[in-house]
Amino acid sequence: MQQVSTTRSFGGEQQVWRHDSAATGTPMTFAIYIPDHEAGAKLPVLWWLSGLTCTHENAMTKGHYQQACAEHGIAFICPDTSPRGEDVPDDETYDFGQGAGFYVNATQDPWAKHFHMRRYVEEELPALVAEHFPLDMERQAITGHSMGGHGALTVSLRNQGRFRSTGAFSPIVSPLNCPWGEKALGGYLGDDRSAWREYDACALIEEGARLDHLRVEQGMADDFLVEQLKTHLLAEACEKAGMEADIRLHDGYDHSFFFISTFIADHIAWHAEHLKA
Ligand SMILES: N[C@@H](CCC(=O)N[C@@H](CSC=O)C(=O)NCC(=O)O)C(=O)O
Repeated sequence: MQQVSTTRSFGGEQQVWRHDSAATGTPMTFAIYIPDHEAGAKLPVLWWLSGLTCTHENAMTKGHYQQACAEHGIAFICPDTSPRGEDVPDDETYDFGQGAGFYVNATQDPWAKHFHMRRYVEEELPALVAEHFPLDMERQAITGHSMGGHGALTVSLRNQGRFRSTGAFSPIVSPLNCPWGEKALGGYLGDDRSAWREYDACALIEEGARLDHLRVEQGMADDFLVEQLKTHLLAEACEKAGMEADIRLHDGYDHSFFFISTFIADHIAWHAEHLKA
């Protein structure tokens, strides 16, 4: 692993690291915020999965999570959203290819060679950070934004018990039922829609997966709400399954980091309650 940068912020270190990934077959970059802590202490972890067009950097520079993480003594990790590089296939649109990995293991050419973001965020990166940083992997939580909200929900639903709490800002709740999801899952996984179900939060809940503590933050002035995000489908799936979900609708807020940064401290405080319980 190679350290790219370390920057002091709110009584902690905001760091960026690069490493060679076996999952993607490329170098990968991630950001990690580590609050100051007592020697020998191990910190609870909050994962942040980012949205379309993002790298590790968007949440780090615009998410405003550092102060709340320092206050609660929580490490915060932002992986990149896809493999990158000249040898990595890409697409000219913003919602497919590099910057749009959708947290799946692609099975279709030419994507299958590098686009294994599920394996990367579920297996490889957790093992790597557990080895190199002072983290308590028994106390993990996960959240994310938009495509990353879809990632947070589906990673947690497939790995029940790993995360003490699961959150999402403006998540894509059912890729099976929106243009972003149909394009990405069709491209990465092929035409057989039954293979998409393990990447669809509503389908996973329908099939029996459950989360103990779920909170969603959704802006009501979000231009993507009606066509892409469809928050009501998650509310309906949870209600049908008898699963509690705190779906918070925020009047006047859009899809941007202005929304995320407004509510991130409150969102982190909620995760902290569960991480410290
Ligand atoms: N730029 C695109 C829209 C892309 C966009 O809004 N990306 C969001 C995530 S959307 C779902 O995953 C984002 O976080 N962008 C990065 C940022 O720093 O704001 C377009 O051309 O419409």
